[in-house]
Amino acid sequence: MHSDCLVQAKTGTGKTIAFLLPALQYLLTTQDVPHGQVGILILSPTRELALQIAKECDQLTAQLPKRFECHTAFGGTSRATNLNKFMHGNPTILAATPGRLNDYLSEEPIREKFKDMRTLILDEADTMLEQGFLIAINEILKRLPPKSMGWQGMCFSATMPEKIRGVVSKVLKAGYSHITTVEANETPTIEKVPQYSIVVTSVKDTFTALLALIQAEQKHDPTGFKAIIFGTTANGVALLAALFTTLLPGHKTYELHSRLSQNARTRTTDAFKAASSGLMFASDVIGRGMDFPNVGLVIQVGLPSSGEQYVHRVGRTARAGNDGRAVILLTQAESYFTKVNPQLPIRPYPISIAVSASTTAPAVAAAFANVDETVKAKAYQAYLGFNKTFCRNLRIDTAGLVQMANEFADAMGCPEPPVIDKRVVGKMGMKGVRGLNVGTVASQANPPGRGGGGGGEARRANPRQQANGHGTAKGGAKAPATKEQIGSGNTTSNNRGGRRKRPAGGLDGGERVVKR
Ligand SMILES: Nc1ncnc2c1ncn2[C@@H]1O[C@H](COP(=O)(O)OP(=O)(O)OP(=O)(O)O)[C@@H](O)[C@H]1O
Repeated sequence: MHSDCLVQAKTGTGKTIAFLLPALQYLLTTQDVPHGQVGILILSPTRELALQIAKECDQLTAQLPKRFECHTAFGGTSRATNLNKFMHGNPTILAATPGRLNDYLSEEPIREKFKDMRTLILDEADTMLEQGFLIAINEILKRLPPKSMGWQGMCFSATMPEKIRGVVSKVLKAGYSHITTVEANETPTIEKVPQYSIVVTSVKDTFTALLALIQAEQKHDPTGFKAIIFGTTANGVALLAALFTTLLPGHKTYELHSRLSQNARTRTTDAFKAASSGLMFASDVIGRGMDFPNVGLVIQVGLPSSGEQYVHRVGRTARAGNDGRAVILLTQAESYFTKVNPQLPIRPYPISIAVSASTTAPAVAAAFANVDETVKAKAYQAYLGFNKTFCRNLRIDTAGLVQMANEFADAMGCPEPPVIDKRVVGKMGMKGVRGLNVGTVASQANPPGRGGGGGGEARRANPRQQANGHGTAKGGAKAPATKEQIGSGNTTSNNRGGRRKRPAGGLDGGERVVKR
């Protein structure tokens, strides 16, 4: 029960309990961890998952004669309050995200509290050991007691790409046990989840197709229709949530991504966990590990960051033996995704939604008229930034990327492409690319974490260079107030000052809003 182990089991099959039980059992059957010392440290890629693991741990230990305290450490919460509880409490167990934990471990008195650590667990280990997180994990390992002190390492995930074998040795000692319930050539997703793809000609058709798809899928579960719709970026998700809140007033809609405050994220997570129905529009902050009971459908709009991330997103449905369905909605250019991932059992959607999609066009256009221009402008910038990383796979150059983004803007009902601050264009390496509506976006105090938000006055730099852009959008709404770093993946408050590439799963990174 105390050997180092690499464990793979499909999504929703109970890995959390599978790592908590042996770790707790070891604590109970060996010498007590001194008061105030951390006995079990669990690292997860997102704040929501750290909180969920802590709650599951509390449920497990609630029956014990001697209560174990499980503390959490993750960004977006008051560092002082949490640290005070941690230093004065008895955090036998700690569930943390790497950013905040590294921040803690930079202080000697806090490092002292880990010197008797018995077990280190990496949940979603493949993403924790990928380049996005690896720097932070290495930093943490340097500050924890050395492996020679004998602490147990456990790495858990539903996906274990070969490449992580080379890095698990940082956490698992040679001769570790490799436990898997997934056969080598077995599809990594839950067999009984039918997985479909819908390919639309252009991004212009995405919104009408998504509405038609939701309407078609709702027929499978008219009373308890509970679905998660994944977008590719935080601002893209904010746009979808704003649009579908108007389009589907009969459904409760939820929005969850890294540009919301942590309080809002936690409240929304709890509400959707408890909900019997509703539509959750989310980024990958809940793409892995998150357990929302009775989700019957997962829709992915646009490209997942990897085949593994696709698997984890699908794993938000069909949990604990329940049924589920999954559909991915791609443009023709993005459809290579299913071809390069033949291990995924994705089939064409069984019915044509083209007709119903064409009938939804007027409703979508009318709904977009109610979506704030700032929300559209931010989604447009994020679309450019995200898809720029896939230009090669999409077989387009930057001019082709701008053309796609301008089709996206057209679909949102923008009279012309939203203004993009010239510095953002520079950072994206797209200076002088035809079709961009480059301007100067005056910054205005609009602290990150408040989705949407008013904006400053945008002015065009050089009318000749513009595709007839203009500074303010229809209805007086202003262009975006702040400059977003696109695709840079800077973390939020977890990462104090350092710059970190966006973790592979696009998890707690998100665009960082840069104030000028
Ligand atoms: N033995 C069990 N009997 C019934 N339900 C269980 C059992 N073990 C776990 N569960 C429930 O199954 C659900 C999924 O468990 P868990 O979230 O640990 O899955 P997971 O394997 O970690 O999934 P993921 O790969 O998405 O992280 C949870 O609601 C959990 O409470």
